[in-house]
Amino acid sequence: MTKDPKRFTEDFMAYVKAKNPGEAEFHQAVLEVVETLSEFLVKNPRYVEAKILERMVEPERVIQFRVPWTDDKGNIHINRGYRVEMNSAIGPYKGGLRFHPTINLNIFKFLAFEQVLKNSLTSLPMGGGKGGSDFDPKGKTDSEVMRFCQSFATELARHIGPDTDIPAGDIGVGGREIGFMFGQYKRLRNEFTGVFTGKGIGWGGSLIRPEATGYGTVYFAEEMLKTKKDSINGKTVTISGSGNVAQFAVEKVLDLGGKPVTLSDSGGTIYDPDGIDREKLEYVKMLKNYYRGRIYEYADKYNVQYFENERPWSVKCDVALPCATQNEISGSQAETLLKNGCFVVAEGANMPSTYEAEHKFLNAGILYAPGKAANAGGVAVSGLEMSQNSMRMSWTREEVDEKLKCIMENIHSMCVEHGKGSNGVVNYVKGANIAGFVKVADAMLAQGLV
Ligand SMILES: NC(=O)C1=CN([C@@H]2O[C@H](COP(=O)(O)OP(=O)(O)OC[C@H]3O[C@@H](n4cnc5c(N)ncnc54)[C@H](O)[C@@H]3O)[C@@H](O)[C@H]2O)C=CC1
Ligand SMILES: O=C(O)CCC(=O)C(=O)O
Repeated sequence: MTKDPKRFTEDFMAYVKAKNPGEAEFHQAVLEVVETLSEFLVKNPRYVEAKILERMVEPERVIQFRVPWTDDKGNIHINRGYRVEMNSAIGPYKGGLRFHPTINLNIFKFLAFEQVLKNSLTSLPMGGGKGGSDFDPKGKTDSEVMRFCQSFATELARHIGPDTDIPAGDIGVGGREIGFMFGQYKRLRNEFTGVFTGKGIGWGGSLIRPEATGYGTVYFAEEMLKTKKDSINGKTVTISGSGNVAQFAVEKVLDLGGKPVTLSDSGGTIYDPDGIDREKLEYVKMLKNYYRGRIYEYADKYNVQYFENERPWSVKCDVALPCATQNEISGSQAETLLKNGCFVVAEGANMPSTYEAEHKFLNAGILYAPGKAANAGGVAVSGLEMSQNSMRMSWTREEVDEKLKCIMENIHSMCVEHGKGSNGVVNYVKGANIAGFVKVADAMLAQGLV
């Protein structure tokens, strides 16, 4: 075994690329982890000798299935469904479902791999998984979405369960879709259990779950700022996306006295220099969650600028919260953010920074939090939803929010503990990867070669 961390990374990536050809996002997610872990691993050979990392990049199980459904006109459509059950060393598989036309197995493997380390960071007993479909909910009626979800859940039902695999939402999957899938699961199994999280409040959901990812990301940014005796208060904040995570990130930034100035969707970005206030946020929630409209409608309504096909990263800000999708900040966009004075980046989305962007942020020594740390609040409150379901009780909004805050503070402390360099600068990527890895790796060592 080589003692040279750089060589270790190169050898391991050659192995991963040979076994998983053409899976660019999966390679990227693994590279980020191996690069930051290699020094730790060569000093702790027990993990290397037991091939823990080789086992962690191999899903325990991959399920792929056909999802046939009919549209409102009676036309037949065939989509593809997936569930990647990545790692169950510390608990049942847990992670969201994504419905988006661009997905493929590579995307789900990257997301599931990230999820394993993220779930470990929450300190709750959850393994990692991810899944979804190439179904595009855009432009579909409620009844079409329902028929698709019922067909998807009919196959998925035989692979999941409240103690085996507990899916939740992600891009394109919110309360409406979870409802349709839960309903179908219940009908097939004749049991009412916590098999999905993100359920409605009246039927087993947890208060604060819808808010948790966005709130948690802002709590994490606030924790990072505290280390500089600073806060969100008075800061200009750029946010991408306009879905679940982005909406509640805006809400928490407002609560903490910051000024959110952008939102986006796959069509472009709106820039509101006066700030997206609570009334405008309510409009965005209605526009996106109820009317399922496009973000340019905000620009028309409030007479602000709309940058078609552009992302928010050229807008001057102190804090950037990417909350849309993977690789939405390129290297040159990261440079622009830094040049404009941005000194905090907290990732609400999963892997929104390209490899180049991430290294620009790290080299600049800014407060940069990777998604697996900053956006862990969503899955953490899913874990709390599971606990409440098992106990057949529910906590108040204040109780859940307080637990969420504690979990985000704890993740921040773990990142500092494992990521603080001799110069005092915290590498949150390294901290999150080491802290997340050790818990899973030790469980795998204890459970033998499985
Ligand atoms: N919902 C949750 O609890 C969690 C979500 N995440 C991550 O947060 C991100 C956003 O997810 P949600 O808000 O839940 O989904 P959502 O479906 O509610 O919203 C997604 C947003 O991203 C935008 N978007 C999607 N693809 C895009 C593209 N190619 N270019 C530009 N914009 C695009 C959409 O227009 C929409 O505004 C994803 O990366 C997801 O994996 C992470 C942790 C938990
Ligand atoms: O709440 C969950 O189980 C999953 C959330 C999720 O998909 C994520 O953290 O990326």
